[in-house]
Amino acid sequence: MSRPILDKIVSNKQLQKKSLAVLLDPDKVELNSFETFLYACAENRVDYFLVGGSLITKNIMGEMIVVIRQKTNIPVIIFPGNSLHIEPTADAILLLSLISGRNPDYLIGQHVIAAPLLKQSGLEILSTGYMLIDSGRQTTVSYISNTTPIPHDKADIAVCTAMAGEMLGQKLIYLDGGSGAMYPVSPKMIEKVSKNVSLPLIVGGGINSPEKATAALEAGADIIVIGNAFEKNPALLSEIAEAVQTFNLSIA
Ligand SMILES: CC(C)=CCC/C(C)=C/CC/C(C)=C/CC/C(C)=C/COP(=O)(O)OP(=O)(O)O
Ligand SMILES: O=P(O)(O)OC[C@@H](O)CO
Ligand SMILES: [Mg+2]
Repeated sequence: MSRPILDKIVSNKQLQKKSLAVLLDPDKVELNSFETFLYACAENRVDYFLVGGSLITKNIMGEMIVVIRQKTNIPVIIFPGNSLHIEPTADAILLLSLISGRNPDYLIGQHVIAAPLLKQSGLEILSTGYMLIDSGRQTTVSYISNTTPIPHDKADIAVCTAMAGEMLGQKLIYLDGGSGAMYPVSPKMIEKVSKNVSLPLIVGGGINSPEKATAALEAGADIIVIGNAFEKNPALLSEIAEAVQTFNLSIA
């Protein structure tokens, strides 16, 4: 089975090339300003769009993807909160197993429900060990999933969880402080996890400045995900994209 997106992520990791993913929340997208933002993403060489949310009340993922395809060539990856969040017109889906939690529904239950639809969808499946890290306050995802995040300063728990995810056959690890996190996953935790697993590492939650983006990349994140910061201030996009490109030039 072809898996172009995963292959690209793995080869970028081998080349030490970092990527920027923009989280588009269907409930927060303003269709008026959406097109302008999409052009800015293309101009600033955004690598991926993640589309999704813990709780989605508007059924507009399909429409959003039509507009994204008209304005950009950036791949679209669904970032689902549950088994209802499947949109076959995307390129891929992060099939998250919430391995930091102990809620069987988010470890395997939703996946059993979704499996036949996912198979029919033709979406590229990106099997992802999804880890929530405490970030100063309860986030939507920890509330909705009814799981306790890994304590912010317990890097060893994060390392062992990521190692177990890798041994269980996950293809990516996602360290998430949760959308709108008060502070991002610590560079120390990112560094320890990246040294102990060889899977590509996605890091998100609370990255809202070029400095925090660079700190995550230096610590070993392969893909950084940013949502809230761009919703609040779209002008930050060029600054953070520049930080990613500067990092990539520094290792080229
Ligand atoms: C089987 C399928 C199709 C999916 C698996 C679903 C699982 C296990 C999800 C893990 C738990 C979860 C609820 C993840 C949601 C992650 C996500 C899309 C976060 C985006 O941020 P929000 O949590 O929506 O933050 P805001 O409060 O800022 O909107
Ligand atoms: O919205 P922010 O805080 O950038 O978080 C992005 C993403 O990692 C959330 O799941
Ligand atoms: Mg949301």
